[in-house]
Amino acid sequence: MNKLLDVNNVSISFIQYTKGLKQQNLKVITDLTLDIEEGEILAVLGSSGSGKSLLAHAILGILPDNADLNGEIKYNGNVLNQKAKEEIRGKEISLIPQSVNFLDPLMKIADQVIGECETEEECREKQIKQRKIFEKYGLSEDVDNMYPFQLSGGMARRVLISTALLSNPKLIIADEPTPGLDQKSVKETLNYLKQMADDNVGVLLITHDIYAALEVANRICIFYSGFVIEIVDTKDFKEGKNLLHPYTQALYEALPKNGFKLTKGHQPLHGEIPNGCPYYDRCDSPLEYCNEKRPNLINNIRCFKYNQEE
Ligand SMILES: Nc1ncnc2c1ncn2[C@@H]1O[C@H](COP(=O)(O)OP(=O)(O)OP(=O)(O)O)[C@@H](O)[C@H]1O
Ligand code: NI
Repeated sequence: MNKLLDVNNVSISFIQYTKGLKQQNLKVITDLTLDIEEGEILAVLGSSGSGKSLLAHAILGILPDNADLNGEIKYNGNVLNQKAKEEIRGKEISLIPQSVNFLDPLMKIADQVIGECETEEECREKQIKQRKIFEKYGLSEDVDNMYPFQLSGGMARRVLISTALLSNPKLIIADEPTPGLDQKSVKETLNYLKQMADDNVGVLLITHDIYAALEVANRICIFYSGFVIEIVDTKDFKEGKNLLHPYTQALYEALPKNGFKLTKGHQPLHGEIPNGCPYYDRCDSPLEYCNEKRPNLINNIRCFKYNQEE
């Protein structure tokens, strides 16, 4: 069976000009591989600045001009080039954006959610659908005529979710849908994602919130300095079972129920990533070549201790 989304060895870098107009290539995502099936929620868990939004933008074809994208992104078995991305974004693949600033402050809510229509009939159909989805998400008719500043944070989030659903997407990319929300709205938002998955939509949940990931995801893809270091089943993570990478284990031990055990050090930033394993500096038991050679992601784990491919 074809995967809904298949991301293979994707790297993203930026060309930057430093003093004296020297060109510098800043690699933000390296060799990223992941996949999503229909009806599955895959969480990409990574700290701030680790390249999560860029991954979303790469799939949608909205990277900034100075970004250089390599690797392969397939949707339903077909390679997505820029043209194909433009054709299916906002239709088969929808984004729930990270910031409510994606809403146009000067436009009434219903108008911007519905967007442009080619015929009056299309407009009417979209209006009916918009109202239906808004109703489902507890957005009353008053909301249609409001401006974004009149919405609470939770309402704005629900508007973004409704907008993403208007086109009946097969894949939803939710970029940090929970920060800034109160507990109740967080639960609500996560439940909406679950409902989407129950309707057989694939969901890529981008988050730095480990609890959000544990709450709804089927699998968690763990990001470290722009590398996927391990992909685990959520069930295993909850039970602390089969966690192979030392960073995954450290994340597990930092959970409150495990006593908040913190590890020393920080993730190397782009530009200071070593030639070998990105986790080398923090690893307790590296092998002798771990600081020289870079491990690949093999069988969902990027560590020489498990993949001794000399
Ligand atoms: N246009 C750009 N030019 C140069 N570097 C950029 C550009 N856009 C992003 N970056 C770099 O890419 C890195 C990753 O950005 P991204 O927004 O994907 O992070 P993120 O994981 O989504 O973080 P957050 O959790 O804060 O949303 C940033 O640290 C930034 O340095
Ligand atoms: Ni982001």
